Amino acid sequence: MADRSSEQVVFSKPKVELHVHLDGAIRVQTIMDVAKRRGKTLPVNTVEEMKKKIIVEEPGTLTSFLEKFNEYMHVIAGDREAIKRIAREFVEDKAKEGVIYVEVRYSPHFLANSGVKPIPWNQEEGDLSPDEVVRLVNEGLSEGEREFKIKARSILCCMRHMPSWSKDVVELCKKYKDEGVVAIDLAGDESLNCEANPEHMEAYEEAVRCGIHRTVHAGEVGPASVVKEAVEVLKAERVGHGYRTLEDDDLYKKLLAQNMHFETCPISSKLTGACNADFTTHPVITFMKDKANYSLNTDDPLIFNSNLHHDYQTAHQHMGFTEEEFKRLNICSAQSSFLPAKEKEELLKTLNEAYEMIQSTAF
Ligand SMILES: O=c1[nH]cnc2c1ncn2[C@H]1C[C@H](O)[C@@H](CO)O1
Repeated sequence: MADRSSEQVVFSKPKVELHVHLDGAIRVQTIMDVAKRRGKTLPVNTVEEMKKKIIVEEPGTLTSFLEKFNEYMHVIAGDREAIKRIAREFVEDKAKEGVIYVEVRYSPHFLANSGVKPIPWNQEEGDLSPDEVVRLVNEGLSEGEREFKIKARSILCCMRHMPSWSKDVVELCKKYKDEGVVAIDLAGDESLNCEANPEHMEAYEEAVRCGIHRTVHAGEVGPASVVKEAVEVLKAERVGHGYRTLEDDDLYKKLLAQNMHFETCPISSKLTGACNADFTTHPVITFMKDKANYSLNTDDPLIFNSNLHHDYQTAHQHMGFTEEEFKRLNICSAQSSFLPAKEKEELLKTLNEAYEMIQSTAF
């Protein structure tokens, strides 16, 4: 299994990450510690053995990748201390990668054990609701922000196969709008369930009505029509992945003209089978050449045994990305972040200074 600790850093300047799942970015050691404390049985006893269970090493399918969450979510879900801990540790890990602003996403329902039907991961019913999950994640992220001096905001996920949760999700977005929650997302298995359910649509309509920002996983493994629906029906302001947009030339041209943001995740796209394993033919190369608005992201670094440096390194080594392009895409990411205008300006200023891109007004 690859050890990423000594990997070459091709872009050591401050970065912005917009697409990463909290429950796909947990430390294996934390899973082991929490399992021990809670007396939860795991099929293995060591970190190395657990990594072998969780990590995807060869390209597979989105469906088989999503099954990996079954290996460990029962350990973390329903436990207040664990949820706060994974959020704080997440911020620490991102700070170490040189990320100065991150939007992290998760499903509050997947981490709860009460007020959620069905109770996920075969848990016994407890007293931790999706609402309290959001509060705990907010606390963990805020602690991490203070300690590691970066900014972290969150996005709450609706799940494609669980439309009955979506109303709650938008209500939680509204309730915690001023406490770190910046947007709503629709995640899950696009390959099994392509068309948005009316309950997802209603949640997104409410998000529009209440000024909640919107992103949607679309065109990762599903066809370009899912992207079209995400943008036209769900009113997505950003597209999660979006690779298969390129299969519909008219749609792609339209989204380019609209400056639509694509949250791309190169390493993830290879291992979920979303894109060809040959990185030299990757859709993000087209985005780069067309000067599209996109970001580079890790998606689920735990399961892909990865980190943000690895995505940048891959883009540099196999896709011809330059330092200038890394700067440009991070500026695009900051511009497409879901921060309020003033905070966005501050983020852009920090990046411009770090990239020495200050415009001269001397004459
Ligand atoms: O790449 C992905 N595509 C679709 N759904 C995903 C991906 N990575 C994680 N998820 C799901 C599984 C998580 O439990 C959920 C919320 O973070 O989102």
